[in-house]
Amino acid sequence: LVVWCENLLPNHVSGQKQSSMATSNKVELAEALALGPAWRHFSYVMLYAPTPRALFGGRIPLRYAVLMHMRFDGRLGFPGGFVNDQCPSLEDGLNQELLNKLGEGVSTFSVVHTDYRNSFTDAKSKVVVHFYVKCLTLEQLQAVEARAPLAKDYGLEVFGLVRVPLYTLHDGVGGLPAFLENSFIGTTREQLLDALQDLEILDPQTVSVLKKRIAQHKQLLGLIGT
Ligand SMILES: O=c1[nH]cnc2c1ncn2[C@@H]1O[C@H](COP(=O)(O)OP(=O)(O)O)[C@@H](O)[C@H]1O
Repeated sequence: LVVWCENLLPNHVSGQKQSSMATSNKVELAEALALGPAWRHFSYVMLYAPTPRALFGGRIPLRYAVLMHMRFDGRLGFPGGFVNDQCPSLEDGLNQELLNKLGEGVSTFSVVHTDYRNSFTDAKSKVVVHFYVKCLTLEQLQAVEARAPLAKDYGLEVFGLVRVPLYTLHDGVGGLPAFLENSFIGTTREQLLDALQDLEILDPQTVSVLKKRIAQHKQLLGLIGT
């Protein structure tokens, strides 16, 4: 958590902060690690597990339980956070943040280097965001969900865990399209869709349709001035 009192700033300034990740650039890990002491590193992870369960008497298979969380600022994001200089590695920092944010349910696994996916820099705020994806068993994921309310940061930086609905209902909106209309921190929404496509949980055509829908939704919000 980096404290930032948006309500103390004129709207146009807080608006600039909001859009800063739009200028983020993908970087190789080695390049990111060589950036120097002025840069702050953050690590986040998408935890997911296959599930055999299905909605509505088996008509809609859930397929996977993918975890995100509701943050203190009312936005959705992935669990993780700031990696301080004392941490021996990005993964150690991430595992410590997971313990604080998700609680003891994370004790059955660790995020390791092979779970790494990509890094993005935001030159304006001198922030580097590292992203990981970790496959768990359903039992491990359920243990995380069960123990999250006992975590140190629960009710403070974390307001609750959510699963991402991966299907689209008959109305064409219910399920994932409606979920994506929420407010997300940084580039998390795109990160989610890219990861689901890479893992072949969603096919490229579905992801492309969803991305177009997000762009239209953003345009609409811009038009009504929110
Ligand atoms: O889940 C995420 N994926 C990618 N970037 C994120 C995620 N959560 C936060 N960020 C970005 O990381 C930076 C630090 O975020 P923030 O200040 O909210 O830290 P925190 O997550 O430790 O509370 C910001 O640039 C924010 O946009």
